[in-house]
Amino acid sequence: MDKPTKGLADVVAASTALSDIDGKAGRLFYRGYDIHDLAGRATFEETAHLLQRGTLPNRAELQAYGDELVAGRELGPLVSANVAEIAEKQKPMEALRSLVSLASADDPDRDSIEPEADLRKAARLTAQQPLLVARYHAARSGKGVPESDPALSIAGNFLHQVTGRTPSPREAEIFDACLVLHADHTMNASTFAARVCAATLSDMHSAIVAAIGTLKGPLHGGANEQVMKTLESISPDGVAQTVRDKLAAGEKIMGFGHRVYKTEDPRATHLRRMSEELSGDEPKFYRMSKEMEEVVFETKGLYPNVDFYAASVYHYLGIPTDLFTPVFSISRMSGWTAHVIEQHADNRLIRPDSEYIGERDQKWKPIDER
Ligand SMILES: CC(=O)SCCNC(=O)CCNC(=O)[C@H](O)C(C)(C)COP(=O)(O)OP(=O)(O)OC[C@H]1O[C@@H](n2cnc3c(N)ncnc32)[C@H](O)[C@@H]1OP(=O)(O)O
Ligand SMILES: O=C([O-])CC(=O)C(=O)O
Repeated sequence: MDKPTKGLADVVAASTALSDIDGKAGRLFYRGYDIHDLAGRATFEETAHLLQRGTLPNRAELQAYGDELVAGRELGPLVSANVAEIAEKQKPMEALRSLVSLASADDPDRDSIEPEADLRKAARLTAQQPLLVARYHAARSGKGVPESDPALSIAGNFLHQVTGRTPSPREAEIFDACLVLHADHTMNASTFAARVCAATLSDMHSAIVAAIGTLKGPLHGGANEQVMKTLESISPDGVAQTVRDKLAAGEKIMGFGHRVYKTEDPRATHLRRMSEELSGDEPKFYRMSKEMEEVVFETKGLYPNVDFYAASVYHYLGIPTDLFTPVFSISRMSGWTAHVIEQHADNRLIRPDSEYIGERDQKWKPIDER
């Protein structure tokens, strides 16, 4: 039997037409479109259509899909009845895991895995996720959520609902591009989790719950929140020393390193620029991030990943730090759901093997002899 590859590094676990990475060149493509061509040009709604429905939409398609997304901006009775108690007891990613699970009971397509049902659920989940985050945040803050504005995009409406103020057009544009940049990323851990679940012919909500639980960890989506906490915990004069000390102590610096990219993550290029642009009157976190980047590269040769500059960008946009990973899930919902659709369309159970390393030939002893 073959030795397992720890962490399944370089193991091809699925075929996909959704996204592709060239880790050496630092390039990312969604259905053949370079991320550099999409970011800042395609809206998140167009990107979600590309992933879930296969093409960049024409005007009529975008109108129809956009209408579906706006109609999906509502929460069912079970979710609405429980959001306050969940907000009291659970942290944001735990809460989202619970709320998405409850949302399946409110969904008219429930556990159907028919292709049309999957498409409808993909749109509804994409529309609901920002609202779930906003409702959660409002419930724990003891405030109401501003009404959804159908004239606003997913990005603009989310910023409006979470910060309580209408974002400037440029802020909405930047946040929209952030959602585009985070939408899909080949066989990352949360997408893999979703596909494993979907491959048992389980339903889309179950697969998404698995994905949310997987995104939550600090080695994956949870890193963006940790980056902000690191920036907030260091004095601006002590960046280089703190980073060197942490590395010398064998600690990982959150927001750096990547399983696939051996050079700069192309998403980080955009996020760095956005962070600089938004840093205006509060340059501290952008400057500290730049310095951290330089020291980590000098000391360890590691590049920032998508989570690194996303942290200061979200901070500058007024998003509370513990909602950074939920924001990631708002975007990645478009990719996860597209992967579930793809998995259901051409399925085989995902069931790898394992290498047994435990005891053998144990002799049974009755309980009193153990
Ligand atoms: C959206 C995303 O999921 S992007 C990733 C978000 N996660 C993070 O930012 C957390 C920090 N980064 C990491 O933990 C890793 O780089 C991962 C999880 C992203 C990739 O992990 P792997 O491919 O398994 O690499 P692994 O953790 O084995 O690291 C390889 C080597 O680089 C070092 N390394 C990797 N990342 C870092 C880091 N951020 N800080 C310090 N050292 C690091 C490891 O210590 C290891 O060194 P060693 O060979 O001397 O033991
Ligand atoms: O691909 C990965 O392993 C992690 C990542 O960058 C992502 O999910 O966006």
